[in-house]
Amino acid sequence: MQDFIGMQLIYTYDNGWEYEIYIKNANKIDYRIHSGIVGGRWVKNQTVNLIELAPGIFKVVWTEPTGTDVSLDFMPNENKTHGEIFFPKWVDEHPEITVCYQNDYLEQMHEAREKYSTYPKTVVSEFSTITVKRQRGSNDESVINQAPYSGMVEDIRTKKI
Ligand SMILES: C=Cc1ccc(O)c(OC)c1
Repeated sequence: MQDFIGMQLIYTYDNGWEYEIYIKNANKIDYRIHSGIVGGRWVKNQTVNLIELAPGIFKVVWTEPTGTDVSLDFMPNENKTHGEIFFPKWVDEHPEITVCYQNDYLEQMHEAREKYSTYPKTVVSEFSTITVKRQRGSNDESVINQAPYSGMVEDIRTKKI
């Protein structure tokens, strides 16, 4: 567990979506979405349940202010992850509402989840391949501190940022 906490991971789902996560500590993550239906969205300090399922295999689970529920399995030694993502109907219909730095738009997320429909939910179940894996230590606010931009993943890969 101590080597998983502090990891910055970038991974590409088999459907093409590219996500980045920073395991900030035992119950908080920061993340950025580089591509996919909600590419451009980024979030800090999402509270999560983090457990080690078996040696080197980790599950990270949370429910978002949008009503989206997420369960991710990380197999960093195999450079693989698997995600189950449960999107409310409104996120599927109006994904652009969620594309923001969510921490500054919590009120808008709470409004939208009341205003629009939740059901039926869309379940996305996908494997991904980890393309960047760096140990950054815990509680480093500088790892994810700006919006995703085109070319950012390459800048991270080459340690430019
Ligand atoms: C909906 C959020 C979401 C979905 C899949 C992910 O891999 C993720 O990682 C930070 C976040």
